[in-house]
Order: sequence, then C-alpha cells, then structure tokens
Amino acid sequence: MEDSKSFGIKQEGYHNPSSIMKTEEFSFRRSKVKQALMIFRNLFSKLFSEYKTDHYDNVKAKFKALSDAAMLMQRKHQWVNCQKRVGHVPGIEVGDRFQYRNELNVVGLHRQFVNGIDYVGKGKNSLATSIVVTNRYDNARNHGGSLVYSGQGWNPNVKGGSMPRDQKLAGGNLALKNSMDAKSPVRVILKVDGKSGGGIEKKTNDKFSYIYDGLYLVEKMTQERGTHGKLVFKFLLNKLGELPSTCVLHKDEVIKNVNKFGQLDIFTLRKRLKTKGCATKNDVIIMNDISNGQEKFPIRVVASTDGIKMPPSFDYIVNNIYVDSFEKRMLCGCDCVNGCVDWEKCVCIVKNGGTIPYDSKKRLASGLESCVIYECGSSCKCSSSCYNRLSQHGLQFQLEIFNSESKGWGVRTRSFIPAGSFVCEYIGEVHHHREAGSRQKVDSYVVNMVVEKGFIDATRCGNIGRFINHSCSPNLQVMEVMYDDNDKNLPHKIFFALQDIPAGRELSFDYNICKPRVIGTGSNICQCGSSKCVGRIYI
Ligand SMILES: C[S@@+](CC[C@H](N)C(=O)[O-])C[C@H]1O[C@@H](n2cnc3c(N)ncnc32)[C@H](O)[C@@H]1O
Repeated sequence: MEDSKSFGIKQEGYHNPSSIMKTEEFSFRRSKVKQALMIFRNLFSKLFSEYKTDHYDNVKAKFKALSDAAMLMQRKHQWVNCQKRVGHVPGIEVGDRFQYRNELNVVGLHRQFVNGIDYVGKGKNSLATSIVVTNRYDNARNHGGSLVYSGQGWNPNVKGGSMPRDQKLAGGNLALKNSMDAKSPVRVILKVDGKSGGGIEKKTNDKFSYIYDGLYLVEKMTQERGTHGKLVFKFLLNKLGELPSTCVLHKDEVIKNVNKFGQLDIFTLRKRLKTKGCATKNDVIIMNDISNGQEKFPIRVVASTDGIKMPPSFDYIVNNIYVDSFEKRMLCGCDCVNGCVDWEKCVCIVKNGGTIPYDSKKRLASGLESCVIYECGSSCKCSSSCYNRLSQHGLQFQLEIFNSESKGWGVRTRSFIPAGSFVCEYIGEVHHHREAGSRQKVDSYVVNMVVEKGFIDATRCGNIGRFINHSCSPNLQVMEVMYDDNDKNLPHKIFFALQDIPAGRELSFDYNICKPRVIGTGSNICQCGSSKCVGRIYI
C-alpha cells in the first residue's frame, strides 16, 4: 500500500479555513475523519492482498479492493459526514491530500464514485456541492485561482464510448448553473500528480492523489461546440478570496501583542505584516472562518489596526438550542409529492394566505402582508429543493464581521445583496420566559419572540446574527419563519434585505421593534449615524 499518511499534510501555500481558531468540535470531527481513513486504508490493504492471490492482475485487484472497501464501510455505517452539504466539510481543511478517490466518498468530501459533479436537491432547485477536477475532460486551471470546468455528458476523451451527442443542462450541469445563480460555493478537489502534488495530473503519470483546494464560486456558464462538433458546457469558477496564511494574524500573535488595555501595539503589528510581505492596510484579518466550516461560506473577522482585539469567545452554532422544555409539536406538513404546484392543496401555501412568500429569484414576494412565513419543512412530502423553502438552506452571501468604530463588532456584506433576499437567521439558545426565573432578560444578545413567550439569547452560543448592530434606518427586516414547529411562539427569526445592499455595507436591523422597551444597564446612546436616528436603542 502506498504512503497512507498524506491526509493532514498540507500542500505549500494552502491556507486552512479553520486553523486560526480550532475548537474542540473541529478537533473531534477531524479525529473522526482520520479514524474513517484509517479503517478504509486497513480494509483496502487486506482486500488488495486477498484479490491479488485470487489471480486478478494488480490493477484490477487494486480497483476492486478500493471500491469494495468503500462499499463495505458504507454498509457498516462507517462513513463520516454522511449528510451531503454545501461548503466546507467538518474535520477537513483546505490542502488536505487524499491518496485514493474512494477516500473522498468515505470522508464526505465528494459522494459520487465516478461522476465529477456532486450535488444536492433535484432539477431546477439542485445545488452543486463539489467537483473533482481531472484531465478526463478538457478542464483548465490557472495559477490565479480560476478554473474552466467542462460539463458532464458525452466525453470525447474517453475512447470507445457511444456516438457523440450534445451535453444536456441536467444533473450536475444544471446543479452548477443553479449554484452560479444562487452564488452558492462549490468545493473543488484537484486530482494531481502524486509525486509533485502540483497542477492537474499529466497523462503519463500513474501515481495520483486528490487535494481539497477549497471553495469556488461559479462565475459564468457558456456553451461551446467541441472538437467533435457537439455542444459542451464550460463553467468558469473563481476561488473564493482567502488571503495567504502569512497575511492572516494568528490568534496567539494578536494576544501576545495586546497591552493591558486590550489594544494591540500598532507599530509592532505593522512591522510584522511588512516582514511577512503583506501590504500594510488599515484592516487585518484575524480569523478566516469564525464558523469553523459550519456555514456554507467562511466568515472572516476583520479588525482595524487602530485597535485590534479578538471578539469575546462564544460557541458558533448553526441551529437554535432549545434550552427550556417547550412543547414542540411537528408542523402538519403538505402532501405535495410532485412539488407544491397546486396552491389550494398545499397546506403550507394555504397558511401563507394562498400565495408563495418567495418569488422565482428566491426573494420575498412583493405585496407580502404578513410578517410570519410558513415554509415547507421536514414533515412535508415535497423535496428539500421546494421553492417554499429558503431560510432553512443557510447563507447565500459572503458576510464578514468587522470592528465598527463606535458600536463594537458589526457585520458587513462582501457582495451585493438584492432587496428581498434571505440574509441570515438570528440563532442562539431559546428560553421560555416562564422558566427564565431571575435571569437577566434585557441584554445585548437577546431577541424576543413575537408574543413574548420566549426569547433567543445568543450570548453563549450563536451565529453571525449576534453581531448585527442596530440602525434607525436599517437595511434588514426581521421576519418570523416556521417550518419545523407549529408553536407560533417559537418561530425562526430571519433577516431579509429591506433594500439593495451594496458590497462592503454594514448590515443593520431595528432593535427598537424587536427588544422589550426597557433600557439596559449599558449605554443606550444610538451611534447609528442615520439622519432619522431617534437617539437611543433598547438593549
Ligand atoms: C447584538 S450586539 C451587536 C454586536 C456588538 N456590537 C458586539 O460587539 O458584539 C448588541 C450590542 O451592540 C451595540 N450596538 C448595536 N447597535 C448599536 C448602535 N446603533 N449604537 C450603539 N451601540 C450599538 C450595543 O452595545 C448593543 O448592546
């Protein structure tokens, strides 16, 4: 068996999204991935020796042993990260190298055994999760992190196949197009020359490995006529912006240089960045992904060189934690097996007043009157790609946390957000007012449910939503969305764009309609800077 220790050895120049702040959760997931790989490699080794003595030639024995080892593990439920997902995969870092393609299946990086494009969902609502870039198709990659990927379908590079035919906009090709429209990131795995580890493999080499190259966005899709005269799809993908690791300050570096007032010595910092060959800018990236791979996009944290400190620690979670004993009854779901097309028969659409709350571009439909939305959910018979499910599918835009001048940490968007788009959820620990006892209910990270039955506290655990500041002229509105519980007092608190939001703009919502009308112990002077500012916030 070839060297099996390559997992975890980084290719030079790779930056790991989770290396800045490793949580126990991440280490746990990584140990699970390593354990699964170890089982796979031992099993493969055993089967390979058996098959060789069974008169298979070496190539056949190896191929059969690899696929049998993967299938055996699947049957025994020994694969990890089994749920298909968009974005990074827990426990796997950019630059991780895998010896065999079947290892990608076992660790959940790419579930397809043969196909280059893997995806979730069906038809027009599918999204690509990952692609494997090989030279079986005419793929091309340049050093600037962009890639031209040929669609799937009839392939002129595979000899002895069927008659040439046009590629279809279906399956993986359609999923890549949908990912382009939804700006949804795709994992890219490169098949590389096993010896050098650089570039897409050359045909003459027979030793290959697979490197996880990180997240890419599909920027463009074209249809070209191939040399065989038939139509092929070409997808242009660009790597999602991540600075080289040398330009990202390590948490320890920040802590080491912070004085007793919590301020970083700017002189030392600038000198440090200069010696690392990074341009001295006013902003420094201090974490590349505060979500540790849990969100579809990495969420970086940017601090100003004028006053660097780390955000206070909290656990990043992507689902609410119901702390108190709420009576949870599942929503009575719809029976629309062929999609929610008959609006009168779909009970979810009926609950929305007989209309779909979202338009064909996945934005809030105009003229929506209620601020409560019923999405289809786990008890519905429609597929997860139903157009009446939006907020449950995670982030659609790249957001980042930054150190605002007067309001502490805030959130801004790295890309343009059209009006009506789903932005993110406010996630935290859900408490019942009845069981909260003497607990302080008026504080910085608390948002109330509509009829005051409960509240979400994101102080200890939360997501990016906990960093969104207040403005008296907000660009986000909060809607209450239900899809997994029929208790109207426990909706998901979801932020949608109130207007078109340009890239770089801070996100804000109006605290004064979401908080109890009580002034907290801290300062309540509003610093939103709007001409319509009412002067104070309820915190
Ligand atoms: C949910 S947190 C928002 C994130 C927070 N800025 C941080 O650093 O973690 C709410 C707190 O942010 C601050 N804040 C939010 N909006 C503000 C505003 N418009 N003016 C002043 N402070 C604000 C207040 O301290 C408030 O208690």
